[in-house]
Amino acid sequence: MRKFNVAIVGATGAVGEELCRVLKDYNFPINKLVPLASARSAGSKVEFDGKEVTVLELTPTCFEENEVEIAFFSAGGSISAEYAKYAVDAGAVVIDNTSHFRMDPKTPLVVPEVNPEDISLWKETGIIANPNCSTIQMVLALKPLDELYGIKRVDVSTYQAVSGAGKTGMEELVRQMQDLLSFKLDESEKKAFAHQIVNNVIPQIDVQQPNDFTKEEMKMVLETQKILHKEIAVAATCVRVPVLRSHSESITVTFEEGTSVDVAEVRDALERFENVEVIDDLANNAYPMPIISTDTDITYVGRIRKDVYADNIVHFFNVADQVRVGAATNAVRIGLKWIEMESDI
Ligand SMILES: NC(=O)C1=CN([C@@H]2O[C@H](COP(=O)(O)OP(=O)(O)OC[C@H]3O[C@@H](n4cnc5c(N)ncnc54)[C@H](OP(=O)(O)O)[C@@H]3O)[C@@H](O)[C@H]2O)C=CC1
Ligand SMILES: N[C@@H](CC(=O)OP(=O)(O)O)C(=O)O
Repeated sequence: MRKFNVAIVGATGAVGEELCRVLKDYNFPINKLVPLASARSAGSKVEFDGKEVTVLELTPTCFEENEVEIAFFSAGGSISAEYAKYAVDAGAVVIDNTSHFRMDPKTPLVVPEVNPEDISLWKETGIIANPNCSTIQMVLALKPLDELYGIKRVDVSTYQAVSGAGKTGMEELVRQMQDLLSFKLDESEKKAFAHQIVNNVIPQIDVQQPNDFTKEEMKMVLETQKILHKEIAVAATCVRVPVLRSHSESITVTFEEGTSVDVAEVRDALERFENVEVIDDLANNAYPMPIISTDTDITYVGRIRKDVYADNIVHFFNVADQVRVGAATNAVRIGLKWIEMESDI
């Protein structure tokens, strides 16, 4: 099998470090790994396949100099906006974890289990976008249900882990946990979140939009429609919670008029979908929780119940490790599918 020179832009971050692990877990065909970050981290080491690899500085010429063929970007939208073109010009396909290209009509937005066929559009820009983490774990549950009955509307509330805000978010929660226990919580030491996150929940992720939803909430609306190729109505409320890792979502799905939800059919459709598992035994206290999904590549669904008032509505709860399923693993799965589809290159 052909092997590729693979770059990770943002290799020292939460997603970048996970990418190093996932690439190894999935036996990604790598000839040479090229970890890239800012000048701050150049010269430091990341671990890949039990070895330390030196981090290089991201520059306009680094892709050409290292003959990069596949470039995973996870260093923030502004870095992708500035540097993705250099990778593409050097002949690489870019798999971008940031939000920068997601809604560009020429750039495919892909969850491989849901819309793998869209990968074939990559040649237009040389870039394949990885969706928002909360969107990925939601559409993984929505796709089989849309195929089952046809979805009309989705109402979702998220419970998002602090690692969604990168390493700084995790450090902030851990520091505040320690400070809380030693009675010296310092309000001035906030970097990742606008309010204290320990012992609190914050009903705001990202900035306000003109319609009073936040940017994170509108990503869940627009990206879901683009991935499912359908104008499903989506209303999201995104909330930060003091959990280190794995996002949770409470989801209400309204199906087309005339649908009569059969919970056994819903459970069966979810169970049969790739990389989705059902944990749903309330009598025995079994349901999805962040501690179950962390460090896995599965989206867990449970608490499945039919609405008390309307025949065409179902409610459920899901969890997934958003650094893996919502970022690194989805990107690696895109890369593997891309290799499979372009195997003649
Ligand atoms: N965390 C998550 O759950 C998810 C994150 N994402 C997206 O992935 C991206 C990375 O997120 P995350 O890993 O959490 O963030 P982190 O803050 O943990 O890491 C950021 C990374 O970007 C690098 N970086 C920052 N500035 C520059 C620069 N000027 N030039 C080169 N590299 C730079 C950092 O390198 P250095 O060490 O040099 O500072 C570091 O490697 C973001 O766009 C985020 O939106 C997407 C889905 C989920
Ligand atoms: N905003 C998400 C993580 C993220 O980075 O999202 P995006 O890739 O859409 O910017 C969170 O905080 O949990």
